[in-house]
Parts: sequence; C-alpha cells; structure tokens
Amino acid sequence: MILELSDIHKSYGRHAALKGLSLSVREGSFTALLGPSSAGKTTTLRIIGGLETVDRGAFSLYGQDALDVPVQGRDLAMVFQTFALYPHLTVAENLGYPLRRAGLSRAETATRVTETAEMLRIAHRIAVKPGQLSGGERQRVAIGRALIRKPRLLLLDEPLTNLDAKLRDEMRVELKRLHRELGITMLFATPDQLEATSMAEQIALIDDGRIIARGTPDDLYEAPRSAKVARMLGSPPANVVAGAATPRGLSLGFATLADAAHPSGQYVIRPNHLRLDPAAPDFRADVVLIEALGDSTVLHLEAGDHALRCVCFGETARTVRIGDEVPLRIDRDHLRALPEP
Ligand SMILES: Nc1ncnc2c1ncn2[C@@H]1O[C@H](COP(=O)(O)OP(=O)(O)OP(=O)(O)O)[C@@H](O)[C@H]1O
Repeated sequence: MILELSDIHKSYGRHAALKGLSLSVREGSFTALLGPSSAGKTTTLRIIGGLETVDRGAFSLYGQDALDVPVQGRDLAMVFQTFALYPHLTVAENLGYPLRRAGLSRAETATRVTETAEMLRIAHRIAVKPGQLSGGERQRVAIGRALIRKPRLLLLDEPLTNLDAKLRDEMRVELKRLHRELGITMLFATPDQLEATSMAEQIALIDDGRIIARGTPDDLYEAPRSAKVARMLGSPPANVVAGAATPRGLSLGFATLADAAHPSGQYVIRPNHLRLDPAAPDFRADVVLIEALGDSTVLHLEAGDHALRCVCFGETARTVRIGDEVPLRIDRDHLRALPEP
C-alpha cells in the first residue's frame, strides 16, 4: 500500500469532521473518495497532503509513518477545486514555478514545461496568462503544475466541479488517460458518483467522517452492503424497500411476488429494473413526476406510501403523463437482498 490511514479522528473545535476514518490506497491505482458534501473528503486529502494535523490515528506513506513528515518531504502533489494560478505569470511560468523553486536550472525547467504542456495538450497556450484561458485550460495548467515535479501520489480535490458539463466529460477522459500513461497513484475526491464510477478502479465511500464501503465500482453497485451504499451508487438512486416473507410470497407492501422464495429483509430495486409492463404487472403506481432525459425517461412513482423511481426506455414511456396510473413489473433476476445489518 502506498498510503494507509487508520482510525483517523479530526475535530474542528467541537465539530468532529473525521470519526475513525480508515483508508488504504494501492500503488499505481486510481481511487475515488466519493461522498456527499461535508462528509470529510477535503479534510482527508489535506491530512494526507500535510496541510492538516490529526487528533488521533495512524498514517503511513510509502510504508513509513508519515504523521510528522513535513509537506515537502511527502513526494505528493495536490490539485484543488479552485485551481488557483498566478495571474501575473504566463502558463509556462506557472508550470515551471514549482521546479524553479526546487532549484532546477532554467534549461531543465524549460524542457519539463514543454513536455508537461504537450502531455496536457496546452502547448499552444504556453505564452498567455491565466486570464486568457478557458476554464478547462486553466484546469489543465493546474494539473500540469501538480504533475511537473513527477510526484509519486497525486491528490485531486473535486477538480472538475467548477467546469461546465461538456468540459467535465472531456477532463474525465483526460485524467484517465494521464493515469494510464503516467502510472501515477491518484486519489480523487468527488461528490459525483458518475465521476467516481467512470474514472476510478477503486471507490472508497465516505459518509459522516468514516469510510462506509470500498471496492470496485461494479462490486459496490452489484452487491451493496447497506441501503446507504445502494443509494450512493447508481443514478437515479436505487429504490430500497422492506420485504416480508409470507405464505403468498415476498410482500413488499405495494406488491407481492408469489413466484419467488425470498427471505424477509431489505431489497434493492434499481430504477432500471422496474419496467412498464401492461401484460404481466406486479403492481400499479401513480406517476407524480416525469424527467425526460432524451434517450430515457425517469418516472417518479407512488405506490401506496412508497415513493419509487423507474427508468424507462423507448416510445411507451413518452406517452406517460403525470397523474397516470401505470402497470409495473419488477425484474426478478436483479432483485437484490441487502445483508443483515
Ligand atoms: N477549518 C475548518 N473549521 C471548522 N470546520 C471545518 C473546517 N474544515 C472543515 N470543517 C467541517 O468539517 C466537515 C468536513 O468538511 P470537508 O471539507 O472535509 O468535507 P467535504 O466532504 O470535502 O465537503 P465538500 O464536498 O462540501 O467540500 C464539515 O462539516 C466542515 O464544515
């Protein structure tokens, strides 16, 4: 492991930001730290980066205790959400700054600046100042400035949050490419599950100052350990319902599945595993809201006192109106039981 945090506690005054957080990151991996606002993502990265102390817990970097290692000795770089660049310096000077400060010669710095600018596809903008750059270009410079010293570990704190949707898509691909080409270990904090699942090989889910689950995007999506984990991955979020085994089958409150022998417990029904089915419906529900997303339609439904979501594809979904009562079928093959709490 390149990095191990174990049982980290951190409070700001009386507010506990991290409550026993444990996290390990494998060398060369691309790990996402995924969680809602205030979960403790930035605090975790700042501790790793040496910008924050801890109250309690252990932390090792590259196999060695690192709590007392100063920032400069950590061989890592950080990219922040607000990619602050020096406005009075050109792109080349911004990129070269960390190297000049580290004492590299002018010639060596120039070579590395060119190399980095090419890698980040901003070589044609090298002479301009940040004020003349687009948001995406500025972000590339910020990432370039972090990478130019060839750190062993790159920490990224919501680096795509301030970009518009199209640029975010581009930068997602770009970061993946950089990871593949450079083989550098990347730890990436984001509140956006699409970002995490599309880029990372490993996801650590953080909630209220603790890691509540970790695994590959597929592991976490296919076999969530809790309702919270099930809802944190997948968009729109999963339906989680309580099921009771009865002599007539599994009762979900709004539907009874007679054809399957399921034990009582909590069940995850992904919105794409509920479908409009007039021929063999399991239950009927009222449509309370419709989101037309182009190639798919999200129906917000009410069945008894259950609020459910369903993703539909194709023409039939387009004819549905708010207030309609629609017939629905649950895809049996994808009905997942959560493990006992
Ligand atoms: N310097 C500080 N002083 C006081 N409280 C802080 C400080 N930094 C963070 N906190 C609090 O600690 C908790 C965790 O904050 P943190 O910034 O780590 O969350 P986050 O997951 O990065 O959230 P976001 O996605 O909103 O950036 C929050 O409740 C926050 O208000």
